[in-house]
Amino acid sequence: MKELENTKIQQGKENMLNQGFDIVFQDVNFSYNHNESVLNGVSFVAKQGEVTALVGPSGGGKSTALKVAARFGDIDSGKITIGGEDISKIDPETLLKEVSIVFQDVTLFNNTVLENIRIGKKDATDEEVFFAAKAAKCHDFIMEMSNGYNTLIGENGSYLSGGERQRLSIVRALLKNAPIVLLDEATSSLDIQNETVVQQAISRLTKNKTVIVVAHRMRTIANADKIVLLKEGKVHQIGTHKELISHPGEYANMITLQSQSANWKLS
Ligand SMILES: Nc1ncnc2c1ncn2[C@@H]1O[C@H](COP(=O)(O)OP(=O)(O)OP(=O)(O)O)[C@@H](O)[C@H]1O
Repeated sequence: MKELENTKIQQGKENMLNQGFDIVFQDVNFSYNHNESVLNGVSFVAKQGEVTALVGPSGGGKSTALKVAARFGDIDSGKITIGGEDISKIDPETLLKEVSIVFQDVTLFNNTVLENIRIGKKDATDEEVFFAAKAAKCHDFIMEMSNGYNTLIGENGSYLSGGERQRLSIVRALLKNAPIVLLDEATSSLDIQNETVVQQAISRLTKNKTVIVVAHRMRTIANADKIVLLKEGKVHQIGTHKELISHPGEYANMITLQSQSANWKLS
């Protein structure tokens, strides 16, 4: 029985590899604890090698869509496939091996910086960790900590700022080098200097991957290969920035409104 299970998991993985890593949402419905529907018939394709940006008003279901793609919650109906394989049939551990997750509420452990990064690849050598940190332009700021890579970061990284926590999670994801990147673009906790560095690290992390990003920054949205506008749990518009901006609608309204807001990040 166990053998059969293992074979199925193995086959699942092979299918994922054979058919690439496109992520397809097909008529997905999801509710937290079977309360009100948060995703309502959501369908879109996030292609391998492309950045798909989820945008829309607060509470529209963007973060939830990201979470169900990593199977943090099981959907009520519809289907999500990766490489043609229904994710509900893929062993969660197998699935998570293929996915790098950079969420706002990153999970860090009361351990050293080094070990927190190494979670991305358990058998990574110290040199590999340093290489990833350098690639994410984080090596210098880590070296400035009291004990460098051996600095303890406190319960859930409480000795670090929000921006520093986010940067460590990017290094961890770079080290993991998974073909799928799910990214919740936090901007609030970063100063301008940090933001630029984080953007560079993110570009490196997402190169040639299947990327779904909950996007808040104008540059991320405008550069995305595809934009999916989610509002009240429904897909309202899909297209490139160029396509959507040239049509009257939710997206054009959102961009106009946002560009008038002082908080809008144009960088
Ligand atoms: N863990 C949870 N339990 C119950 N309801 C939740 C939970 N997380 C989110 N929700 C609800 O689901 C809806 C969609 O939330 P979600 O965070 O996915 O939206 P969002 O578009 O990402 O919003 P924002 O831009 O503010 O982050 C909201 O009404 C929210 O209150």
